[in-house]
Amino acid sequence: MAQAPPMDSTGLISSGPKHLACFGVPTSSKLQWVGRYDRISRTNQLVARAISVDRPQLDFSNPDWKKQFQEDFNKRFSLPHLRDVIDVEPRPTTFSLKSRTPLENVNGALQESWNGYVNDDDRALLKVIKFATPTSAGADCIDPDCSWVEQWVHRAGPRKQIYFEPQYVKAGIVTCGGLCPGLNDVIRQIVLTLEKYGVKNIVGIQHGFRGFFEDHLSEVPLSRHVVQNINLAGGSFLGVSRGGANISDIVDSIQAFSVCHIQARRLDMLFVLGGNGTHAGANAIHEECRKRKLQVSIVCVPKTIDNDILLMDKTFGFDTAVEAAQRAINSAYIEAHSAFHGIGLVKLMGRSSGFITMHASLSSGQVDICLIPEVPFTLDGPHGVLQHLEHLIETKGFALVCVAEGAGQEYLQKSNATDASGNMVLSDIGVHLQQKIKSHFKNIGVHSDVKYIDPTYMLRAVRANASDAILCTVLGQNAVHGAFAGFSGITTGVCNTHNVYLPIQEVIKSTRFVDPNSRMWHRCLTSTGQPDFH
Ligand SMILES: Nc1ncnc2c1ncn2[C@@H]1O[C@H](COP(=O)(O)OP(=O)(O)OP(=O)(O)O)[C@@H](O)[C@H]1O
Ligand SMILES: O=P(O)(O)OC[C@H]1O[C@](O)(CO)[C@@H](O)[C@@H]1O
Ligand SMILES: [Mg+2]
Repeated sequence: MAQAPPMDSTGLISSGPKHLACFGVPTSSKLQWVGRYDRISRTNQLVARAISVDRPQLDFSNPDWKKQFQEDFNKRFSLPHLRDVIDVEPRPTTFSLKSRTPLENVNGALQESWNGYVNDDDRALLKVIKFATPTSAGADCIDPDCSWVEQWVHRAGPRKQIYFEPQYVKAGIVTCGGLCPGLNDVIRQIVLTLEKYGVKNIVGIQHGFRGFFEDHLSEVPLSRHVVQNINLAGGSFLGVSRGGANISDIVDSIQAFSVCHIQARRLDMLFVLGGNGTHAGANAIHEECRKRKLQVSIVCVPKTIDNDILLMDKTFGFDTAVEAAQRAINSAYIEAHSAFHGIGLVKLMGRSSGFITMHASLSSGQVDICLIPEVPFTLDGPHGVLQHLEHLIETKGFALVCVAEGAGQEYLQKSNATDASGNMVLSDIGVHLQQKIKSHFKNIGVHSDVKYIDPTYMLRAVRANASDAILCTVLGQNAVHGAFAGFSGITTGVCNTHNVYLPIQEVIKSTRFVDPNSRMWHRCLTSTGQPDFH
């Protein structure tokens, strides 16, 4: 089993000794890994920074500031393309859903006259609310007057011109990070769509980035036949893993550069399914391919039950995870309600973002106290969680608490341990709360019966629900269209209900957090009836 690549204090990860031994490059050679997103955040300050991330310094007294902003925005959101670094000619697409339309003569070549294509100049609006003031709920303003500025991003979908000859394409798919409902649906859709273009050589890379260079992890040939029913089960057909992202080795392998331990794959397209970390890795792979001027498209599909990818309405698997959380919350409710002075406590996933906990609390309607990483809370004292629990026991006889795993970490001993990918290993807030509640009620001489449920992995090991399955279908297909259109270093998602492509660079600038000023968080507070715990 390979070791996780060493990470230095700046978050750069060295290319590792095996690579150095093979190529004899100086040991100081390091690859720039992007990874600027925050792994953990608990304060509103960080939330605010995430929202206003990377805006240019603008002088609002300059009448041209909007123009300047938009120019900068368009530059940032323009999609990296193979043409930027290599000379490559487009050809008419092989993707068409109509097999017997009349052919039309376009510049001397016979083409199908099918109008199902997306134009490269099609755009979708990234922001659709005109906030009147910066104090409006959830306001995300550029200038102090909250002026309306159009922010357009590129529409996803099949193009009329493509940059690869399908019959010679070899495409790879890799799934990284933790599990997420819908991974198999996306794998399946990628394969089906690639075949629709005419690609015959499709392979799965096993167990995340490790599959690129661990000898025993061989490629898995994929076809419609192989993937036909994989969506009927949860998990990843290809396996997942954390750590093991050695960019140089991976690109050597993609480039068919068969040396030492590295298996030559000769990939033309790589579809990378994963969260923030995976996106940072995929972007580093894309940058390295660009540096080497390779005609390889690297396209991501965001995967995370935490829903913490910037700019997107929601990521696949999130809906299913929220739904799966209902069973745990409902059981905790039944237990708490039936016990004498019962207190149900449910801990849900969400390392740095409280989306699952907020949405699960909202949808259950049974939760009295919802605790998320973005909103600090006190436990003790007159405004603390324990005092409110006392009040709930007194007034309604039972209570239900739903807490995100990343919440209240300031109350726990930090281990400073990280997982193989460099993510902080969190201390258990659920166990801590359980103990605090028990000892509090004991100290005040009031009976309590605490029932703690930790459904952690049950949320994400399930099969995608219907709405996620549709989302996976759209995302998987669009990923393939993006690669054939010649884009690389992009990811695909849903912004304001529209399907778009975004440069990976833009979505890894920060983790996406619940905005404590948003209507959704306020709705959650209205629903639980909880006070401010500070
Ligand atoms: N900053 C980074 N730069 C390059 N690669 C990274 C970076 N962070 C993580 N990776 C690599 O990306 C892969 C997945 O990362 P990670 O385990 O953090 O999961 P993730 O994609 O963030 O998904 P999840 O939502 O499950 O955490 C790992 O192989 C890891 O080594
Ligand atoms: O135990 P694992 O596989 O590292 O995954 C746990 C993590 O996965 C996530 O759900 C993200 O995928 C986090 O919320 C959680 O901390
Ligand atoms: Mg991660």
